[in-house]
Amino acid sequence: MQTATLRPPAGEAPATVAPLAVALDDIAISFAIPGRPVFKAVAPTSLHVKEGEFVAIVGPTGCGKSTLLNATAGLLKPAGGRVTIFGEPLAGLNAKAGYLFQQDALMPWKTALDNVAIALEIGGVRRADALAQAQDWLRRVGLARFVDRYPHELSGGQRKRVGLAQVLVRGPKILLMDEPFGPLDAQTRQIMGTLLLNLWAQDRKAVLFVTHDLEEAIALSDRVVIMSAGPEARIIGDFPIDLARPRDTADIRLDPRFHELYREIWNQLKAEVVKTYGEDAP
Ligand SMILES: Nc1ncnc2c1ncn2[C@@H]1O[C@H](COP(=O)(O)OP(=O)(O)OP(=O)(O)O)[C@@H](O)[C@H]1O
Repeated sequence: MQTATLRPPAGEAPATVAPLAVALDDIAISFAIPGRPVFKAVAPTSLHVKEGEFVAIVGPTGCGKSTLLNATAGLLKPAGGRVTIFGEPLAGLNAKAGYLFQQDALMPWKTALDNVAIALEIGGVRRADALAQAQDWLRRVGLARFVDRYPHELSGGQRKRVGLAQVLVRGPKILLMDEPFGPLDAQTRQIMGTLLLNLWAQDRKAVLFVTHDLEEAIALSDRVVIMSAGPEARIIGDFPIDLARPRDTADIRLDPRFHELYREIWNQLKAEVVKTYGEDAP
């Protein structure tokens, strides 16, 4: 594993710098479409995420946000560039990452408890241990009283909580989230955002969070990166979010600094969104 060392001040031992959780370097991603020229979705672009850092990716629809996440998960092999995870080149699936999608991935014939436990059992954990850990995670996401419910007996927000427990129970060091709260109403999204931040504060994972919602991105993140309109999309903006933590994702939207950040980032994002919809877009 490669680690960097910083030159220390005279008389001090060199400090070892932890490897980045995720390093995408000059990543290019293309899709072969039968009978058509190769579609170059993502142009060579780079993104670095430190251990414990929360980074949101925003950009116009179809620009390549999910594609970048899929490359980080090892579900897609880039046509060019390097994906490095905690200092090691990624080969195959990213075993250090947990992936939460917009759509529920719950099995309708299993209870909430079994849906979470199965995530461990398929990895070889004994059923009794898996159930105990699943129970604990369902409590941590606020579902202690709902462990015996089937997915159709839960609300959309509750199903999301089960999905979160299902991913977190496996202890990933990296969390990849693709519009995870997309289908939920605005209030439930904010509640889920605050829950996510509370869990993250207890055990800071590197998070890559894709969203269309710039307010959500600012409320949650340490950094918001912007992708340009595709094809050949790339990262064109990287904004540090200097809002204090802990944050309540509803209250933080009232902070004057939140509004300044929103204006600054939207100025750049708007130009890309307009490109996607054409010059006549409202
Ligand atoms: N398997 C595929 N084959 C061909 N083209 C693809 C494939 N997957 C994605 N694309 C194209 O790559 C581009 C990026 O897609 P992607 O899903 O990453 O965008 P996105 O930014 O996540 O979009 P949205 O915000 O609408 O979810 C799009 O133009 C899409 O049509």
